[in-house]
Amino acid sequence: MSTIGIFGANGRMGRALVSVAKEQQLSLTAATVRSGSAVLGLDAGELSGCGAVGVPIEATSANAVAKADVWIDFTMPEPMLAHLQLAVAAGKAMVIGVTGLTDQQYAQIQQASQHIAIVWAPNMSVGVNLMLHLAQTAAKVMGNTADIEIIEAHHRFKKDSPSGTAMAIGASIARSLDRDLAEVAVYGREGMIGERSQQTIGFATVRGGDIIGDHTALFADIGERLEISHKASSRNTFAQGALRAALWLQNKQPGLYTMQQVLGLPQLD
Ligand SMILES: NC(=O)C1=CN([C@@H]2O[C@H](COP(=O)(O)OP(=O)(O)OC[C@H]3O[C@@H](n4cnc5c(N)ncnc54)[C@H](OP(=O)(O)O)[C@@H]3O)[C@@H](O)[C@H]2O)C=CC1
Ligand SMILES: O=C(O)C1=N[C@H](C(=O)O)C[C@H](O)C1
Repeated sequence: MSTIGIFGANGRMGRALVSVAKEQQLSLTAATVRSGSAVLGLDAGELSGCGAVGVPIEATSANAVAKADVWIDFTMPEPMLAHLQLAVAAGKAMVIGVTGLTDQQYAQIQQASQHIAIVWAPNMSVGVNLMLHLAQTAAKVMGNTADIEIIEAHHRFKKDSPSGTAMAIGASIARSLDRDLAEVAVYGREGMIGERSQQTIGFATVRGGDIIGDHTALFADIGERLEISHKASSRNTFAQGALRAALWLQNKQPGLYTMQQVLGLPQLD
């Protein structure tokens, strides 16, 4: 079984990953945070609230990266790219869940995947990855007459908007309808904006409290509407998906893999 390392072990997702790795008796061998962090030296399990796991929190470094076969990153775009360089230099596989990437940052992941095996996905849950298929089916059946809106809600601490998942839902739908998302996306509305164009795909963002992550794809026609909704009730769901991806990566050739592949779902259109 691959040994697992976690970058950003003190984040909301970092702590969930440590806790689920312990619950699943996986081989967690390293957990890192930025240098100077107040949590350096603590046991990663004590920090995450699940009890000791025997892995001390250390500063991210080439030396630390050598301690695990596959690394999981749910930090932020810039630190993630620095971690990616360390993983490439050490020949370690990576699971990346970071969202809010620019096209250029995503291109750096693609480039790194020529050297190491990487799973990147904006949402590691089974339900959302199934939802991407359901949304494509709905788009093919209803998308030429219904108005399509994607609504997402997250906790007050989230930094990027719309969520990476909302963008992935929008991109999947647009691909099914042969539309260019960059041309048809509408991000929020205000003022005398006129009637809605049917070709557009709207995005609405809600931020508040401790909402873990809700997504709805709405297909609104005259006389009926279809809503496909997913609601995450625990971050452990995302952590379970990421750990499943980490184990799946064992012995994989360099390349950029998707959660559809990890979960054995058909590839999206
Ligand atoms: N793909 C998926 O299924 C999911 C993706 N996400 C995504 O994961 C990411 C993290 O989310 P979440 O856990 O809620 O965020 P948090 O803010 O809780 O965690 C982010 C972590 O990144 C670390 N970090 C930030 N800046 C730096 C830096 N410059 N150098 C080193 N470390 C840094 C923070 O360290 P410190 O503690 O020292 O501040 C923190 O531990 C987001 O992009 C989010 O959208 C979230 C859930 C599911
Ligand atoms: O920041 C979060 O919390 C989440 N981010 C991901 C996203 O941007 O889609 C996934 C999940 O909804 C939680």
